[in-house]
Amino acid sequence: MTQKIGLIGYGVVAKGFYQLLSQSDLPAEVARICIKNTDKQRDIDQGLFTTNAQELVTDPNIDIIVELIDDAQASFQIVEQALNHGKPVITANKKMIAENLKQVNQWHQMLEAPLLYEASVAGSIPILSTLNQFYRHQEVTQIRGILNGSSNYILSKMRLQKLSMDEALQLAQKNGFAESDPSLDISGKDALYKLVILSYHAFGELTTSFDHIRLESITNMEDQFFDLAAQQGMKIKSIATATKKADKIQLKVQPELVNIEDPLFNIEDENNAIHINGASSGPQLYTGKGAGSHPTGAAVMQDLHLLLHGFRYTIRAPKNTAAAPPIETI
Ligand SMILES: NC(=O)C1=CN([C@@H]2O[C@H](COP(=O)(O)OP(=O)(O)OC[C@H]3O[C@@H](n4cnc5c(N)ncnc54)[C@H](OP(=O)(O)O)[C@@H]3O)[C@@H](O)[C@H]2O)C=CC1
Ligand SMILES: N[C@@H](CC=O)C(=O)O
Repeated sequence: MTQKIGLIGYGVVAKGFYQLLSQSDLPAEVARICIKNTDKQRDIDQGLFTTNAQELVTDPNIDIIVELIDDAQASFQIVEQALNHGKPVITANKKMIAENLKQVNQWHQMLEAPLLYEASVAGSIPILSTLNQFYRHQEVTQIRGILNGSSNYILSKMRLQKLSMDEALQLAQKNGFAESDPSLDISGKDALYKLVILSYHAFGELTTSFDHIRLESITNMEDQFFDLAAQQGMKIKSIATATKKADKIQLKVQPELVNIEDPLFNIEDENNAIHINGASSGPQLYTGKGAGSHPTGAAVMQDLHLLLHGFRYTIRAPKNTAAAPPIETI
């Protein structure tokens, strides 16, 4: 039977998902869409839209909620209500997931309705399902990657086309890569949210405070830095790293100099990459578009496919079940 979807949001990612679903043979269709602003022109049937998320969450005819909005607080409320109503939920909201990891972990443990969020980390790269399936039976010792498409795009444009940071950011916004609050991209906070989610899935780490994690923005990049790096055969990249050392997980996000031997050296523009060290498989590199309408919509499509096939995340036993101490910095 065709599953009815309540879609929350109709922005960059939601439109990408809507278009991909319309072209697919998945037995699912969007029945209603909740948005915020009634004065915006929409490119599809106006009759689908409402501004009342409750209508979708409580509607017995809606089977699945796909939440793709840019407001983490509203996202939390909608996701919680939908799960409590027994509706499976797909979301892309990394801020909401990372800032509420303890609650998310309880949802995974206690609720019948599954919650999937592949699109929240590294756009089109199916990394969470890979961690949950391929890496399920081996220890992961390190994850190192480029997790923010906008900042990588900005660094590429500044280095290759000599654009200013503002010019490059405007292009990232025009392409739908940047967050509504782009300071999240520039500061490294968006990459940190993704690293926290990866760390939860790779190590069972329940990060509840970000205070002591090393976080450095790309704000202070100047032309001469790129030139100096190039003279040494290096590039500057914003790198997120989670390392397991003696059962402690160390997290950091910072601009780093990388050389040609580094697997992240050639990752340009809005592409992301995740380099994983698995105890059995050895190192592996996953790359692909980290932002944008259809690439991210494709990750939402994968979640929908997995949901329809009964998939849910299996989280490694979290080490920190009570109020977790801040993660140690490097
Ligand atoms: N852009 C990207 O490449 C990626 C984005 N994400 C994440 O996906 C989510 C959506 O991002 P994106 O599509 O870029 O955002 P956009 O700004 O393009 O769209 C946001 C949408 O959310 C709607 N909205 C905001 N608040 C509410 C609310 N309270 N109730 C109902 N609707 C609301 C807006 O409504 P209205 O149209 O009326 O303004 C709009 O349709 C974010 O969590 C983002 O971090 C994840 C991966 C990649
Ligand atoms: N703003 C984010 C969008 C995807 O998560 C990014 O640039 O990576």
